[in-house]
Amino acid sequence: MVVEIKKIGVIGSGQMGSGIAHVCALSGFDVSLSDLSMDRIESGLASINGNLARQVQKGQITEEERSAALGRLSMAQDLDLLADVDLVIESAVENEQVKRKIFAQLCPILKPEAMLATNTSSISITRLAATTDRPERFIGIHFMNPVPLMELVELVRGIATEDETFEAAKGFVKTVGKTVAVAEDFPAFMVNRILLPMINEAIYTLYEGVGSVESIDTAMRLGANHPMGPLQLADFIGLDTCLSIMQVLYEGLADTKYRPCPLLVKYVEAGWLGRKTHRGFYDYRGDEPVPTR
Ligand SMILES: CC(=O)CC(=O)SCCNC(=O)CCNC(=O)[C@H](O)C(C)(C)COP(=O)(O)OP(=O)(O)OC[C@H]1O[C@@H](n2cnc3c(N)ncnc32)[C@H](O)[C@@H]1OP(=O)(O)O
Ligand SMILES: NC(=O)C1=CN([C@@H]2O[C@H](COP(=O)(O)OP(=O)(O)OC[C@H]3O[C@@H](n4cnc5c(N)ncnc54)[C@H](OP(=O)(O)O)[C@@H]3O)[C@@H](O)[C@H]2O)C=CC1
Repeated sequence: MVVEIKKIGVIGSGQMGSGIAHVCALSGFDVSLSDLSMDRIESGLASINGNLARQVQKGQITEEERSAALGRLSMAQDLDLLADVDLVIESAVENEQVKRKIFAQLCPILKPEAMLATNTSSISITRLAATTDRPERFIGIHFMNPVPLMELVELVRGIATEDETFEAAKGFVKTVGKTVAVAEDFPAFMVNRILLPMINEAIYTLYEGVGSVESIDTAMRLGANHPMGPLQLADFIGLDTCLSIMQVLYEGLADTKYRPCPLLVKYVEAGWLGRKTHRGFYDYRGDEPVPTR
């Protein structure tokens, strides 16, 4: 039996978790936001507040809608506070062990009929579901970055996901105003199966000296009408997330064409993860982003 979704728990208050909490609260759901520390949760709430204010300023929502959304958001560092949620959306770091540990901690706390979803970019839904006590109520609900602006959500069923779960997830995505694309549960699903090899190829283009950071991004912005250059987009996504997705593709499809570029590995090893650490292919610490190569 699948429950009616009214209360949502979001695990991970980084750029995606806070974006997901933002759109859920704005759409009328009560949202409990969880992360490893109150600092993390508070910074997630601060970015939600800023993005809601920006939407008010642009006339996309009213001040009343903004304050009502903020009133639906609560902090839940202690996972026990999620005992009565109807749906959990996990959006922690793109690391399978971390995600498995979160689900192992959550399952004994959640009510039996609660649904579990993951916002993973690439990891097997079937494999993650199998580590829980509810594979039939487990599904991939994959939002795009930045969540308040991007229309698409990829829905990914694990082999055990029941029809009722799929239908409830589809209805939820519609309620938050997004458009569903259904992907089969194979490495990196659809968007990242296509997008990340392109980003990885852009990094190879830099690594082999074919172009500079600036010329590569200019080439794709003006030559292919991309809103962001591939290296700018990599910094926006997070270079750690980009590397994790390439590793999932490389291991999952066993094809050398998915081998992550050594230069991407080097940036991640340096802790230069892009916007979220203020340095990646660009240095964001000044007024304007400056290429780091
Ligand atoms: C990795 C995965 O698993 C899957 C993925 O997400 S793959 C990545 C998918 N996302 C993309 O490809 C994003 C490509 N980039 C874009 O579409 C655009 O650059 C963008 C929508 C992000 C920004 O739009 P833009 O008009 O080009 O830039 P910008 O003027 O800075 O932003 C316009 C508005 O968008 C909003 N915005 C921009 N960045 C935002 C963010 N990070 N969060 C929320 N809102 C944001 C703001 O409302 C901004 O309004 P202001 O002008 O008041 O600042
Ligand atoms: N970035 C993108 O463009 C997109 C990412 N995704 C997916 O969304 C998920 C999150 O990505 P993103 O928001 O970019 O990542 P971020 O690094 O911005 O945020 C991840 C958050 O999860 C926290 N975290 C780590 N471990 C735990 C844990 N055990 N319990 C609770 N919180 C934890 C991190 O804390 P700390 O920093 O202290 O480790 C951080 O606050 C990933 O699975 C990613 O693949 C999906 C679509 C787009």
